[in-house]
Amino acid sequence: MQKWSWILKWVAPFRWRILLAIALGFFAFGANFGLLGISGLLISRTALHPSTILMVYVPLVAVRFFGLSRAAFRYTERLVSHDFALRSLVRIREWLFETLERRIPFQVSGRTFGDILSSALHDVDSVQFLYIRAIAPSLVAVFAAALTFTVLGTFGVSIAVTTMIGLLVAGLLVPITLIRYRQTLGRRAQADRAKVAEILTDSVRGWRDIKAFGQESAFFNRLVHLGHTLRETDIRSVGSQRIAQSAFLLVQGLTICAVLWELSVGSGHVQGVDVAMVALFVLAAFEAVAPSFSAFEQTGVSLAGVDRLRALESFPVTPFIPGEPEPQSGILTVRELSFRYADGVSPVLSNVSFEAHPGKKIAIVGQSGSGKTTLLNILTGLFPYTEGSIQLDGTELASLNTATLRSTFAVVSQQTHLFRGRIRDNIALGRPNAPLGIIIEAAKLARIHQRIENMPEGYDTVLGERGSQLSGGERQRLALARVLLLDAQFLLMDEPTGHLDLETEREFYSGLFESARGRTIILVTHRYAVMDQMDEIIVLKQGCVVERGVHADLVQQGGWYEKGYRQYARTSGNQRSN
Ligand SMILES: Nc1ncnc2c1ncn2[C@@H]1O[C@H](COP(=O)(O)OP(=O)(O)OP(=O)(O)O)[C@@H](O)[C@H]1O
Repeated sequence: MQKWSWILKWVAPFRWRILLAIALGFFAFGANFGLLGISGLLISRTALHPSTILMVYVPLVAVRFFGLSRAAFRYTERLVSHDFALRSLVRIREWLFETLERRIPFQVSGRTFGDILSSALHDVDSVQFLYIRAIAPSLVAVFAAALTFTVLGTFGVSIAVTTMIGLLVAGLLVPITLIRYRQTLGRRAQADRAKVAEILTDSVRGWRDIKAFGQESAFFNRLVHLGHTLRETDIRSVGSQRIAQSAFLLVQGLTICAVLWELSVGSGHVQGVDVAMVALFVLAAFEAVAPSFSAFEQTGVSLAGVDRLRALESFPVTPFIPGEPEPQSGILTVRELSFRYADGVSPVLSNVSFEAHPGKKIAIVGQSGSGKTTLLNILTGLFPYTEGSIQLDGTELASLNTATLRSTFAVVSQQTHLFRGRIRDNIALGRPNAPLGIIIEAAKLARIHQRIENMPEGYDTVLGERGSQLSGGERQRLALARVLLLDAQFLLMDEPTGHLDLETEREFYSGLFESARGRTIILVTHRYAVMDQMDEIIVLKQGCVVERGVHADLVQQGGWYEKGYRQYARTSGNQRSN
């Protein structure tokens, strides 16, 4: 029931258009019904060679009226219903965008964001078709059945009842039986299609590794095998649709035969000249239930889609507090911070405390999965925290408005995304109206200015997909220019040099430290290249702070940090000597 109220929420503002579309659909059916029936009457009367034209004059006019109005009603009905469906589609898409935007980044049952997004877009489209293919035709069918019963009832109740039975069998029994069968096939096909999508995504993302390990034919064969299975399922599915159509025609034919038989045994009060008209009325009545098969099928697909869409609302929300940005330049105090992604799961952070003073450089290190990125995400307000406190100059972070948070904390993430477009627009992502002079200033600080100047069109050079013409180091320096442009007090860095060589990494950090004077840097990393320049290093293990201090002290302690550092020094020594 909640599902339907969710659907009604989107269609309610268009109720008058919906009523109009249903009325037009009903009139279109009525015109076809009248056209066929009255045509039968006209042919019969003409065959009897009427003595005067007046005998056929009224049916002639009626046929002309129904013939012309049928097309007009059908056209207008399609126009109104598609107009309404597209308007509601816009609203549902807006809702989808807001819902997802407020819930990034999330990770639910291993599903990735791309996976959720593509299935959600498909589901939104299927909700749109729910009205056009299911709700409207079903309502029109109900009114059409009432009209059929009333008209045929005037020729005899048994004729009307027989026709109703035929309509119920063709419009309910046949489609429900076949839908059940097709649902089983559909589930199988859906699972196979998901596997195909998985293999394709894997192949595109991992083509280098597939080639390097000589696995092309293995991937290809799996795809071919799934393709065969899918083809078989599709053939069965299409075959069952043909059976449904044949069954529909059979029921229609049998109903007409049954009505003709009733007329021949004298049931009802029909004159000989009206027999063709009654038979054609019965034939026309089936037009109302012809869409029932696709209506049932669409209802199943759309309701499953509605379930998935509504489930998006249960994902955790990134808080949004409205307001103007207020400049912050103070001390960040994290006290006893604990965090878990969902109730009942183990905490990712437990009792983490530290202080960050203006101009200080803090490194957060620890093994993979120890909660470093989570901590940065909490600081930027992406995940709401409930245990412990985070204060900026004594004000709780959770009570700062979102604009202040965004202007106070700037982030360089592990993998910066560069958008297709001009370099200057990519740098000015957080300040779209920034003048070119300021953009250049930020690029100089990030030591990427010269490289940009050397490009064919300088700052107007259009970057390809994900900045493909730039190296990893250049992309990260562009990302640095992006955050330096924001003038934020805190620079949060999540493994910004993950895939840079030692030399480029050092170059990146010297650019960063020089340009970020006076700002606070919180650096999450697995690498130890600039640890000796950090004011404090915090070591996390399974969400807990296990060691803290400066580099020189930590290497003396002989703990986790010291082990990691020795290992790093060995590897980087090897790299240098290579
Ligand atoms: N959005 C999420 N939803 C649920 N669990 C998550 C989410 N993000 C991370 N986790 C889990 O929280 C734990 C800490 O992850 P986090 O990314 O913070 O670790 P990390 O120390 O940054 O790891 P790495 O060094 O590998 O980047 C991991 O077990 C991870 O699986």
